[in-house]
Amino acid sequence: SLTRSTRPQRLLKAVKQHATRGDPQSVISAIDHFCRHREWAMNVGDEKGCILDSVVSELNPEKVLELGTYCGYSTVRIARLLPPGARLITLEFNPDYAVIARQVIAWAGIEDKVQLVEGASEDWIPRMKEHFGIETFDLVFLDHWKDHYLPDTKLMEGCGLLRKGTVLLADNVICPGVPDYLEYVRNSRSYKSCYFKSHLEYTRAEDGLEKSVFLG
Ligand SMILES: Nc1ncnc2c1ncn2[C@@H]1O[C@H](Cn2cc(CNC(=O)c3cc([N+](=O)[O-])cc(O)c3O)nn2)[C@@H](O)[C@H]1O
Ligand SMILES: [Mg+2]
Repeated sequence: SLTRSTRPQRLLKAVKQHATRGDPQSVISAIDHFCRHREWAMNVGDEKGCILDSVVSELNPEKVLELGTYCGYSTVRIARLLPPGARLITLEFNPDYAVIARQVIAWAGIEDKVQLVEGASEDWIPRMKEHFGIETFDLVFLDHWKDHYLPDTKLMEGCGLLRKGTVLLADNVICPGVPDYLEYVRNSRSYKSCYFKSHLEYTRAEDGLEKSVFLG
């Protein structure tokens, strides 16, 4: 076509050129290489990705919700660690990103663990039970619009999607930052929260993940 390709399209091309079909680790490495050496993109990245890996591995979750799929990098990172039968539902608002993410997820060969849903988190969170038969989630990864973290967390509480022990893991709590969300989870008696200091993906700027356990 005459129009310039988009960054997600160039990221997908790099995956198809450098990653092996059915090998999630090679997809992760291909995206990290592309973002470090070609074009920065807002994936959680390799450094924060290792923290994400350790939280997922320790929790061994059956039901995971991801808010903000983007190109599917963290979707692949999480799904590759899930036990058989476990499910990851990922919500993506932007249809152009969803088209790319579906292909990244398929290339990694983990599509049977993942359900990518197009639409806004605020519209889909109230429909998790009737539409997907999900009572509660074991883990929620927040990486979408930063001003949606807090309202969506309150919405998940209100819809009964969090149970004693559900873990919320939030990206970008320093950069771009989510001050209202941080203040809430760190001061609410309903959460035990801790900060994992790291760096903004592919840069030396500070960023980190906040892990908050819902206490019921
Ligand atoms: N309510 C929503 N429901 C479903 N998907 C959503 C919603 N809001 C945004 N998204 C989707 O998340 C994807 C990725 N995304 C994430 C953000 C917010 N994240 C950032 O802006 C960000 C920004 C930087 N940064 O600027 O350095 C670094 C990061 O790690 C980030 O996650 N905006 N779009 C986009 O495709 C968007 O459609
Ligand atoms: Mg992020």
